[in-house]
Amino acid sequence: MSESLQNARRRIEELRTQIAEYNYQYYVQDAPTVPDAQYDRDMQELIALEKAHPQLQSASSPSQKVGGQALSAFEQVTHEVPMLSLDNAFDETTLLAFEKRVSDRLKDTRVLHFSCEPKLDGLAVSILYENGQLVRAATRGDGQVGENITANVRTIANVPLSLRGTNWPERVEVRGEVFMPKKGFEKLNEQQKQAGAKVFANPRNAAAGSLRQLDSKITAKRPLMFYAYSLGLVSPSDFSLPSLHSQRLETLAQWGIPLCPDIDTAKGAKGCLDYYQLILTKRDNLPYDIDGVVFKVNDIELQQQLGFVARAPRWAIAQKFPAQEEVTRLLDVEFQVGRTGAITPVARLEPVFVGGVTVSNATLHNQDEIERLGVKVGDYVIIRRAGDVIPQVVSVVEVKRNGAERDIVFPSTCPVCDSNVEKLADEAVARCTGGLICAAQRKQALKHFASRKAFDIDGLGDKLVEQLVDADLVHSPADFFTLTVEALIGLERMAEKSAVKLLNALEASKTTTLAKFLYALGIREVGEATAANLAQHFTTLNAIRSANLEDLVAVSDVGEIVATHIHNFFNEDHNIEVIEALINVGIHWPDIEKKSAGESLPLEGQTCVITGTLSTMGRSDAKAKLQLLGAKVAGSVSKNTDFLVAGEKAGSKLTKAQDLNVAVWDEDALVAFLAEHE
Ligand SMILES: NC(=O)c1ccc[n+]([C@@H]2O[C@H](COP(=O)([O-])OP(=O)(O)OC[C@H]3O[C@@H](n4cnc5c(N)ncnc54)[C@H](O)[C@@H]3O)[C@@H](O)[C@H]2O)c1
Ligand SMILES: [Zn+2]
Repeated sequence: MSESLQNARRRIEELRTQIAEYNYQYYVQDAPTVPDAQYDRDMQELIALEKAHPQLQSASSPSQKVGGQALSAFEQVTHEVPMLSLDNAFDETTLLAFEKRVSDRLKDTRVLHFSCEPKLDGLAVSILYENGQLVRAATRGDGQVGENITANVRTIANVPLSLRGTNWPERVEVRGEVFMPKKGFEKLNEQQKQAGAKVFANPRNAAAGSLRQLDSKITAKRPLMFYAYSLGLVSPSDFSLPSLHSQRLETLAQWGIPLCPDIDTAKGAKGCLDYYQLILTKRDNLPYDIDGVVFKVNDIELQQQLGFVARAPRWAIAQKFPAQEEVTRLLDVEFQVGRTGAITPVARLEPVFVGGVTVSNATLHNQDEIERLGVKVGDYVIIRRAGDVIPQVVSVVEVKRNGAERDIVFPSTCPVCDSNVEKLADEAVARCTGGLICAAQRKQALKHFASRKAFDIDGLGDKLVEQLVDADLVHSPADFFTLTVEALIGLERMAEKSAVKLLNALEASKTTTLAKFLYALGIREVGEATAANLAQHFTTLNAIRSANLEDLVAVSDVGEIVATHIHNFFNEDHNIEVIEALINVGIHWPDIEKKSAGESLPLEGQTCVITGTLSTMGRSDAKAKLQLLGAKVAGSVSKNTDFLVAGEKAGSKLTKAQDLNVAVWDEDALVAFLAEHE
């Protein structure tokens, strides 16, 4: 045996063993270990080697068989008409070669007509109807013997249990794909995550795992759907059916069988390529996952002349889309700090072509996700990039581990500003507590500081804040107050007049209130109302700074989480420096008179609802002001509502309030009440 033949034999053996293992994981365990793209490459390599060395061909090679195997846990079903697989095309040339092969074999030069169908990514199912009633459903299995999954298929909402009309064969087998629509898949995974149960890698897996359940009650809860794409057994065999495949699909539709709405017909390989392009552009917006399109010679008589090879019909081909999942190596993990301080682990990858682009980063979301995936630095991972969605790490290829992989360590301090990282027990996201001093959060924090409900600095909008930060003029809020006319007029579109105006506005804003000051600091989850409650409760900044958690939760509206945020904020030296710098540039506020214990707020114990558009203030303003006066602000009107504030264009809430005889305040009444109690 020549050396090259020996090498080919060795490689063929290797590939056959490998593919058999992939098949087992994919078809039997419903848990693939490699992306389809890797599987397809190995399979194509095997096919090419076997073609080049015909003496090494074997009927037991995975290239000659329909993958899959019936689980013994299910009753077995022998298919009267075998359920085959499809040949694959990965490019235009292969598709043109397919057309030529078909024409040559038919010895017919006329243009061929094709049925064009999205290749749904689920699993093939055969459903048998006898006298119009669903009597049996089976998986494809190895093509000859499948699994009896009747009870499970009966739970799929769009599978009819009986056929419509009366004009159907006595026994007829409908074949099609059971799949899980994208939305349902996302929802299911969300539920699984929450329940701490297994998360499915992709919709195909979820569909297979859901359908091959021994308990059909579980299947019933899964959002599965079925679309038919062909007929299997028809008995009596002389039952009159249309002569074109596309018309037969129409017949199925008349019997009440669901079809994929994106099926079409085309003339010649050229028409097929147009269809391919069309579906490719629609792919991301389709409600179901597809991995390509299928072209079938439309004339049934021609199909019969063409016949089959071992594992697939000669009259059909699946043209695959570019893979959305690929395998690559995770080289490192970096931690990015977002505008709000959220710390996101980002996987640095060995660049890989997936979803039509070269990907070298993928998000790992948060620590929980890293733990769920069990991923380590150095691992081979499956990356998914579908549409414009940020690339995701789907799973780890554990069989490729060599022991040199390292655990991913989450930083305890911010990689940008070195402040402590805060992660609350019931939150997935870890955050930098650096707030005002963290460069990553600076722009956001400064915009918030200058905003209307905070320091309310006239002329200091978001754009200008960005300019000031980019020009290195402002790093922390106190820097606003040391700006000079000279520095400002160096900025684009800033004339002396507006610079002077801005400095005046800054000067005026130095007189503020403790509530506004607290709000401006941008402490997490401390909104206007909470800031006001804190000010009212503690009356001085020092008292708030030295408050412990217990003191803080005593404030109305402050729960444990908010208390923790406040406490952590004031425990950060950087933040104290920011506060002191502000006081040093002259920020001040009037003392607060503490309400005596007996004195109650004017709206204490009252519940109100706000609806419609207010012209003098926003709804959130009104809400905060009413809360400060002691009112509870609810979202809907009920018999417990004391009064409704109704602005312009108030709708159903107003009607309901009137029905329930609830007092209604118009905007004037609200403004008057607020003025009276200022
Ligand atoms: N990742 C892995 O480990 C792994 C392992 C095995 C198989 N696979 C994937 O599965 C493929 C092989 O599986 P296969 O044998 O089921 O072949 P296939 O998926 O390439 O094609 C045949 C199947 O297509 C489906 N199909 C969808 N729409 C159809 C339509 N309109 N008309 C006809 N059939 C339609 C049917 O289920 C049919 O059985 C591989 O190419 C690979 O992508 C992956
Ligand atoms: Zn930081």
